[in-house]
Amino acid sequence: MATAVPVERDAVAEAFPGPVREAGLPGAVVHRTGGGTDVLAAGVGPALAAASTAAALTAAALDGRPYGLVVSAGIAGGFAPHAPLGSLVVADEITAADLGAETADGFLPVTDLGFGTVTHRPPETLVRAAATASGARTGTVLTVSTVTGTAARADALRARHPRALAEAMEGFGVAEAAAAHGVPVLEVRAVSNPVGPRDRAAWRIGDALAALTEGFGKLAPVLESWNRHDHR
Ligand SMILES: O=C(O)c1cccc(C(=O)CC[C@H]2O[C@@H](n3cnc4c(=O)[nH]cnc43)[C@H](O)[C@@H]2O)c1
Repeated sequence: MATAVPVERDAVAEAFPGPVREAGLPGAVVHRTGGGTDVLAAGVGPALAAASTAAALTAAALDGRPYGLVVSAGIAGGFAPHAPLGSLVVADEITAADLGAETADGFLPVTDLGFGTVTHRPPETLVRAAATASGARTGTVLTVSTVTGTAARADALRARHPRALAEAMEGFGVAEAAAAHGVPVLEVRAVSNPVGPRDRAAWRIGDALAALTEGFGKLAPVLESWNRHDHR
């Protein structure tokens, strides 16, 4: 599991039983839960999240115990009315929303420029199982490098990504690292604030962290069973 910051890591780790052991790796510090699930505070933003996740994946592979699944997890902004505060979202698409070029005719994704990818799709069966177990909504989760702070920007994102339920800052970076290692990815987000005009008084970070712990309590058996069976 790759979260951005330590409070998210601890909220996720709380859902997995047993003591947590810290393992320092080159480029990442992993918290190893009793059940064998590793949780990592990978940093804020797609670049640091990708670098830290790649470090953990490489260390595990060199240690002869490669990961079978990578999960990007944490709090997020939710697009009203589909993703209210405190709700849980599982991504069926993880999309980099601002990776591309601005033109006089609008935004062009990097794929239209002939490079790379802008969307990773988690395995459908895993998305379905995770949503059923946790009661989460499924849809696109956007990755942005700049938190949306105006209604105009929120509307532009909605117009470009009508299936978007949430935006956060790490999913696409985590997914790129997982893809480079040939490992499937999932993104799970708890909504802490609405996407739109900046209003720090509207944040419900405590509620979102509690929703993350509750959600992962329900997801843990699904993720562990996915890991036990080789889906690669
Ligand atoms: O200062 C602000 O206006 C502001 C508004 C929302 C979030 C932030 C953060 O610095 C948190 C970034 C952190 O949390 C995730 N996150 C949570 N809400 C959002 C959001 O609406 N848009 C993008 N990211 C969000 C994100 O994944 C980061 O890890 C500041």
